[in-house]
Amino acid sequence: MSQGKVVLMACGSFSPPTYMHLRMFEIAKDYLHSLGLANVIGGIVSPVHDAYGKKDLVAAQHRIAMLKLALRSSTWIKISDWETQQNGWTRTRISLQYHQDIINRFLTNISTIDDMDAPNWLPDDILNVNNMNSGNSIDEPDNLMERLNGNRVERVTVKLLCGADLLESFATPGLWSDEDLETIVGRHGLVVVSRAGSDPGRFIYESDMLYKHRNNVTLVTNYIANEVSSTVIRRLVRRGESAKYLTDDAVLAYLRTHRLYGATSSQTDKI
Ligand SMILES: Nc1ncnc2c1ncn2[C@@H]1O[C@H](COP(=O)(O)OP(=O)(O)OP(=O)(O)O)[C@@H](O)[C@H]1O
Ligand SMILES: NC(=O)c1ccc[n+]([C@@H]2O[C@H](COP(=O)(O)O)[C@@H](O)[C@H]2O)c1
Ligand SMILES: [Zn+2]
Repeated sequence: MSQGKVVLMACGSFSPPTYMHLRMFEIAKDYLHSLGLANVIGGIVSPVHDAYGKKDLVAAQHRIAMLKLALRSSTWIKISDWETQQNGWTRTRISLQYHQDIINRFLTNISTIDDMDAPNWLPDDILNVNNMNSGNSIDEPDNLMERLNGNRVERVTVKLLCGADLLESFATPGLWSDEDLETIVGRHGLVVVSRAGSDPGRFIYESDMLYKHRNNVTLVTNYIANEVSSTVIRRLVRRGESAKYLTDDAVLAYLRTHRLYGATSSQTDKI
């Protein structure tokens, strides 16, 4: 992997968001930076469309509201509602490509787009093209560069950030097309965070496609593992038990107010 500019994009249900969804971004960014593998200039959470139809998937409006609460202190992780605004479910390849295209189009047309047109998920650094153009980007190979008023601007790659279980879902028959996987792994790249019960290194080794592109797959070991999942939070809420310290207090308050996942507003996350 080159040291190019990278935006990490996580797709999923986020029903509800947990602390691990957010930690995934921090762990991945630190890992890529500490090894000089990439310059992470932003993060995007892309919640899936309601039509995805997964069990306990509450309306996108609620999932987005909870993500906003969970991410209110983040300076670099943004939420994109683009997938949820489409007519139906969008394949991940299409979503990665869309976000990457918009970022790079914004970079190359900076002089003709005023700030009002910038989507709210656009990384802050993209808004300042001068920052983007600093350093040694002039030495990057041509395929990483685009031209801006005669100057070379480094293209941004949007990589898929996921947990090891999502990687392993690549092997579920009929779930992902070979062509999409080839594009996602070959052109965008994957950053995979370890998760209990998964062995991503072995999974990559046993897949010819992933093995071929292994230089574009970064495995990040989460040494501060936490078994929290949306399923766990939904279960606790349904049972009237405390989910405090597994996600942001404001997320818990929101799901109680809106009686999501079988919550009743009288329940409290005992303080
Ligand atoms: N504890 C975790 N460790 C590593 N990755 C995680 C963890 N929890 C979620 N992820 C990742 O977050 C992304 C979004 O996943 P998702 O919305 O399915 O969350 P979840 O907590 O697994 O929810 P659910 O229990 O409903 O499946 C996926 O890439 C998933 O692998
Ligand atoms: N073919 C595809 O592009 C494909 C297949 C299955 C899941 N996905 C995505 O992976 C994510 C999975 O989320 P969950 O882990 O919550 O089921 C969703 O964002 C979904 O859109 C994509
Ligand atoms: Zn999951």
